[in-house]
Amino acid sequence: MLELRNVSAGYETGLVLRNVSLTVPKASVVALLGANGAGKTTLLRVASGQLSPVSGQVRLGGEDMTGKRSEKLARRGVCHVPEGRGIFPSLTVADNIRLQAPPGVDRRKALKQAIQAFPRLGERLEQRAGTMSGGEQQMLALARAYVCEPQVVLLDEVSMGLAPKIVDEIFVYLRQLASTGISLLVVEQYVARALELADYVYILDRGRLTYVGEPSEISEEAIAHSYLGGLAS
Ligand SMILES: Nc1ncnc2c1ncn2[C@@H]1O[C@H](COP(=O)(O)OP(=O)(O)OP(=O)(O)O)[C@@H](O)[C@H]1O
Repeated sequence: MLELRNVSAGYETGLVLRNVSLTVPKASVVALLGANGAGKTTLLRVASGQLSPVSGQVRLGGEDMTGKRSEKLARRGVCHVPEGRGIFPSLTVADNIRLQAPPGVDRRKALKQAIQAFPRLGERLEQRAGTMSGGEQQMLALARAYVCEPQVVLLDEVSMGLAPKIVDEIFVYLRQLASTGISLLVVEQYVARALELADYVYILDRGRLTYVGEPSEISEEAIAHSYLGGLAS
């Protein structure tokens, strides 16, 4: 349903992704792994329309969406939970949730959905988001995935910097989300957990895909090589 076809993309400093093709099928979880700087965040930015590729295509449900703005992709069901959470720390939890709801989605309903998914947020609606714990802030960021009524959610290192117990909780939410038939594209530093969740794995090494397959087929050597390869460069 979400497809990147032969995508090359980067910044004024140079190309980052080179001829990358990746598919997130309906109702599946895809894990995107790779060393720091491999281009994972850049790939998610292309997939959500924040960055236009230099060449190649972004397709959604078979339709060419290349160069379309992120708002348009969001309206079509692409929900991006960015690295660094993307929440507004000085606003209340309730206002953050209302802002997460894209145009056309009822804000009261959004609030209800978020609280249903994360009861802890319901207890803190009037608290400023920036004063919550890291785990609670991450839950607020993840609430976006419930509020936006997405078809596919792009998750950029959502367990970053959190205590193992909270990471466990976050993975329970991701599993729940996936079980509702929503597709996930997950960039994750916890490789073992990502592999447990995923139906398909892609490994990116310095902007090129070096592995595509199912988690059961991947060797630890292949993973280690891609990470060490990236670090050694
Ligand atoms: N806005 C930008 N302008 C210029 N270069 C950028 C920009 N964002 C990222 N880069 C560069 O693009 C390359 C890939 O970065 P990206 O953030 O996509 O990697 P990543 O795999 O997500 O890394 P990490 O795991 O460290 O988050 C890096 O060399 C980075 O410095």
